[in-house]
Amino acid sequence: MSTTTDETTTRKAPAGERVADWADGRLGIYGLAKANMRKIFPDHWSFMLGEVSLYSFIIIILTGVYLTLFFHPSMNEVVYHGSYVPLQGVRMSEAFSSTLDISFDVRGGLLIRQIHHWAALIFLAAMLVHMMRVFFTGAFRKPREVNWLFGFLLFVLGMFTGFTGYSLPDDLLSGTGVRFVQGAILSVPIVGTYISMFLFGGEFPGGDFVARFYSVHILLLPGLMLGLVAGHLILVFVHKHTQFAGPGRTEKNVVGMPLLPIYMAKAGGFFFLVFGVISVVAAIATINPIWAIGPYRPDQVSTGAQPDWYMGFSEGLIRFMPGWEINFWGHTLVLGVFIPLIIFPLVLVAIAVYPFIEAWVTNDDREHHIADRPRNAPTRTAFGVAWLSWYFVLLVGGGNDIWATHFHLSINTITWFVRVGFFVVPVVTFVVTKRFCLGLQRRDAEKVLHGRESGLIKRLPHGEFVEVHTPLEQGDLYKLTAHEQPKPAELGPTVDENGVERKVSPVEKARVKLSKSFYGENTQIPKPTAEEYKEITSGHGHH
Ligand code: HEM
Ligand code: HEM
Repeated sequence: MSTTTDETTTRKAPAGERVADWADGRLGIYGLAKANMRKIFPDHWSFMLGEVSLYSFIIIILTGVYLTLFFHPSMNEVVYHGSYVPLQGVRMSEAFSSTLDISFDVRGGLLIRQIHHWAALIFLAAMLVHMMRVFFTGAFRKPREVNWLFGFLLFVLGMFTGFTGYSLPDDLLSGTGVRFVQGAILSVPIVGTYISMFLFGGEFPGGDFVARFYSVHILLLPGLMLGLVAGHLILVFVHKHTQFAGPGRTEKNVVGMPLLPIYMAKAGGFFFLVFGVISVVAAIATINPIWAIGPYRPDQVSTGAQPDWYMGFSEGLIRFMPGWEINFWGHTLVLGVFIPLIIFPLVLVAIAVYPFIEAWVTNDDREHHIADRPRNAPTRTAFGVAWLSWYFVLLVGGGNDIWATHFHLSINTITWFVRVGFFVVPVVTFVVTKRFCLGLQRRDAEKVLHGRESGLIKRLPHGEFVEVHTPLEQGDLYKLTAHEQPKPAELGPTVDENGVERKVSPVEKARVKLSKSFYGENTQIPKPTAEEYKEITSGHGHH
């Protein structure tokens, strides 16, 4: 007769369990999974933007691998004999001809090419919007500054990966773009010509650049990006995700859904959704029809030549610049190109260093895990919107010909608009955004004290009409009042107790000034105090 003990000792574990045991014995997965499977993720729609970046990146890699199977990264000249009749017999590089083959002769080739290209555009857009979400909510503050830098590098590398990919087919449009970059490199004093010779292996375009860009595009940059994405996600895990203020949420806990099964199921579904949407867009909207553009020839330029959107701002910088040229010690300096070339990295570096500048200005060394509502940090929000508006003005400048032809405007008017807008638009958007934020803060304070307007009008016995206000729930009251309202830094006494004058460095003065612009007058509408709230809700207050 078998007993219960016998049963357990003789029972054979199901196959799945045995595989899991086998793997666990060798990889220690169980411990790792047990520690992290129930990790909590807070929920908010804006936290999905990082996910869109991640999924579009995966889609790019998957489709990129397929393209490598058919793309020939060579500038050898061939005569085209593929199935696209209008280009039959035309001389072109192997790169161009193999991209035509991908488009017309490889099964599914055109769709995959279009998915790759659309995913690249969406990837960079998702990164920009994700970055702005992190910016506007202050999620870059301690301890996430390093992760912000990882993200920043991903954004910059993504731009260059996109640019190198765009250049691979060696069509007239992308060749014009490469020529543009080479022109910018040539404007660098002393070393410009050497860098150009080194990059292109001699005179432009030479016979090497497609092969070189290819290694950079499919190996070097994506490899770096993969490492950075892994590091980025590990840091999100280690720091835990920020959350918005709410009942029960503190700087020390995270309220949300467990990673497994809920978050994983949602994330998995979302991946297919992103893939589906990109595929539908790629299936119905043509992108980069290189057959209509033709192969690259250095002696030709196509009209309406445009880079992909993420490079547009750098193109804008050059297009709106006056064509200044000076002679310096017998050398020609092309300032019209060189100055934009200097501003280009500065625009990017401003993003990278922002968290450090803000921490310095606000003298804030504390950890922050509760995300800010943008309105409660008006100076930061206004700065972000000003940066975006400036970026947009430059994008308009980069596409000045397209704006001119589509909206029947003069190209000179657009160029002048961009020249003036470059200086004026960010200032105007800064001021307007700050006013908006203060208005919203005022509205929050009103809501806390007087509740929501219900739209119901009541007539009092003595004839007065009043609108009924519904008091907010406790949770909402908390959300609207949880934020801090720090005081700006002060210079302190400039004379010590013995009457000796203390030297105040200009750096300290600048910091106090900036701190006032962050937290000083006109940046915060005082939160209602508990006394005010009691006074009003106890019926003594005036509605
Ligand atoms: C390949 C590109 C990127 C991928 C795949 C990626 C992915 C993610 C994911 C999945 C999250 C968690 C969910 C979320 O908050 O959206 C996240 C958080 C974060 N990302 Fe990215 N990201 C990328 C680029 C960037 C960029 C360009 C920046 C900023 C310059 C950035 C800064 C951050 C920061 C600071 C967090 C933590 C936010 C928090 O805890 O609230 N990331 N990222
Ligand atoms: C962030 C990463 C990437 C971005 C932003 C990106 C972007 C692009 C773009 C815009 C093109 C031009 C497509 C066109 O013809 O219209 C391209 C071409 C190409 N990409 Fe990528 N790509 C990335 C990663 C990769 C990876 C990882 C691989 C391979 C493993 C790859 C392989 C290719 C190949 C072979 C081409 C040339 C074929 C063609 O133009 O259709 N890409 N890429």
